[in-house]
Amino acid sequence: MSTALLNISGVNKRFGGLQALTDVGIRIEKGQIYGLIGPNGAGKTTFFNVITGLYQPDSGSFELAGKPYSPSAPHQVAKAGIARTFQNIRLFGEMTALENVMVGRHVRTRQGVIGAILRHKAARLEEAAIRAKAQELLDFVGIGQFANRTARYLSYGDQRRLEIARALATDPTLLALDEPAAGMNATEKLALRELLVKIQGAGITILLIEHDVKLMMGLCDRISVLEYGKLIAEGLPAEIQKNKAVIEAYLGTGSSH
Ligand SMILES: Nc1ncnc2c1ncn2[C@@H]1O[C@H](COP(=O)(O)OP(=O)(O)OP(=O)(O)O)[C@@H](O)[C@H]1O
Repeated sequence: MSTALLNISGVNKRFGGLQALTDVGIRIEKGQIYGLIGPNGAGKTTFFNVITGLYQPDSGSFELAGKPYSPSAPHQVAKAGIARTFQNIRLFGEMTALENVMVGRHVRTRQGVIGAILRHKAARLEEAAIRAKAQELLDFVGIGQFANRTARYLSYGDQRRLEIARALATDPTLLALDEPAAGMNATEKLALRELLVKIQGAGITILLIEHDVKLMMGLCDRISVLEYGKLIAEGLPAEIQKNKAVIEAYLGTGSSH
């Protein structure tokens, strides 16, 4: 029996004349930090979008914790236990940090948004619990002191943390992060790295796309490499670093990644 937390195989995705993904698969064990790298346009975000229900694949088999799951809609994927962040920060800029996390939490609540609006007694109690949980998550990612600050006034690094807190609010078993270090300075990257290790320590498996190869090499348990929509390598960071096809893929694009 498979012990993988996430086991995906045979994913194909075509956009008109462009074959964006060809027979792509991934196998992530519980508790791993798993990296997905590759030059610009390799298909990394497309693969994320398929896994999280934003794009419908042309084919593919999907299993989470040994059970088939259907990535047909983002809310179903969240219910199944996968949470994600996006390459471009997608916060509710006019809401407070706390409110942003509370919105994420509603996926896991009984009363849902309607109940919260109607403010039944049960909903009020639940709301208090959501608020407490949201504060706990802000503390966990290190921005608890900014709970009541409007999201768009947070620093860039803190907005990224807030996105992660919001994703964690759905109680995921797998957290998928699309370029979490993009635009961060060296200090913020170091802090992000610490946060990801802390999340892993809390028992959450992480899948991340990241262009900072140095960060990935020091952080990931295993790495897959995509080029032109195909997997060209999979293995330990040390193996990936000296893999000929990977080196050529990166040099070939003239990319600095
Ligand atoms: N919605 C779409 N419609 C048409 N083509 C798309 C769409 N989304 C992605 N593509 C194309 O699919 C290919 C893979 O893009 P994708 O964004 O997945 O790459 P990536 O590896 O995430 O790149 P980057 O590192 O630049 O973010 C690209 O050629 C892109 O132009």
